[in-house]
Amino acid sequence: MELNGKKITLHDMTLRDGMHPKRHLMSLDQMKSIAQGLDAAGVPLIEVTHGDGLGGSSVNYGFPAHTDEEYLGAVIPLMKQAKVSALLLPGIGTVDHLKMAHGLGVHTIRVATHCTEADVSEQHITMARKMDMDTVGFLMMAHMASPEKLVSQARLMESYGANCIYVTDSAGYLLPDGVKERLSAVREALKPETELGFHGHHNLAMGVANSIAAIECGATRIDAAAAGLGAGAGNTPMEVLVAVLDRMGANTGVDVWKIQDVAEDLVFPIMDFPIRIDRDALTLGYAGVYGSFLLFAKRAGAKYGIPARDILVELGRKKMVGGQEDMIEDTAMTMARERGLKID
Ligand SMILES: C[C@H](O)CC(=O)C(=O)O
Ligand SMILES: [Mn+2]
Repeated sequence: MELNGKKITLHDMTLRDGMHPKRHLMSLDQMKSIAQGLDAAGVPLIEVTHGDGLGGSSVNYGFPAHTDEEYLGAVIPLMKQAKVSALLLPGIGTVDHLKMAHGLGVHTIRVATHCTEADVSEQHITMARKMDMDTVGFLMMAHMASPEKLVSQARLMESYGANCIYVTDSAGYLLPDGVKERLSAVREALKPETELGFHGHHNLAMGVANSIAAIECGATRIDAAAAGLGAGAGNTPMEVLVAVLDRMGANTGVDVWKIQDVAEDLVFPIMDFPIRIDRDALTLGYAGVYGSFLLFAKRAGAKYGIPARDILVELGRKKMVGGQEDMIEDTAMTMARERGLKID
């Protein structure tokens, strides 16, 4: 496919989805230097918050090194051209968090719900639009909904005022055909002026291919992270996507060499472990499990003597979704009991 100068907005996830493998412990200096590198490379939109969005700081999701206010307040004034976005999951983030983010200069708010629960996004989307923010509806775990179901949920978010709808492959489970079916159905159903976006995870090594499939079906915003720093095997690697889109003739505004240097010199060195498709990350994609469950399953596995992979397969079988993090330890404990292991 030749993209003939088509404008694609790349949205960086390094400083938000990348918070999951960092256990939300990025320092302000790390955030600032990576954000400045992304800005200088021409990335137009950068997401900054706790991995689980505004208000994510909690026993359930993990305590960050700094508050959302501190991260946003440190990054936003440094940006020369990039805009900053924040994620908000209703029930974790509140309308007060949204007002705080707006007050700090956040340009784009992404209101995220499980792919069948769009109705809980109404007050946050409505409020964001009232404040004249770029407002995105973000449908997570999209592999769990049929194209028809996604259409109905996307329509709801659009009716509340979202000007862009995302199909989010939180588990990195979708293959290009599954992406195409979903994106095409949603594109056809929404108003032509409503933008479409795609957020991929690389658990089955499909991040780039799925992003291209999404663009073929009308997506104009694509998420990616430098060096792939994100949950599971990471997000679509930004520097690879930029190179591929450049070869295809798209106009991303991102410099092919500068983004490579950000990935190599700034992001790779701060990884606590290499972000790669190891057996556990691969299992997330294979079994359709929420990406941010990975470290929870590893911790529970170590505590109860059960391989993380077995726990992940069980979470996939139970169709567990974001928000059920507290059930992971419970699942591991039950499996340990069933296997006759000693529980302290
Ligand atoms: C809260 C999640 O990390 C949002 C996301 O990036 C996804 O569902 O994928
Ligand atoms: Mn993600």
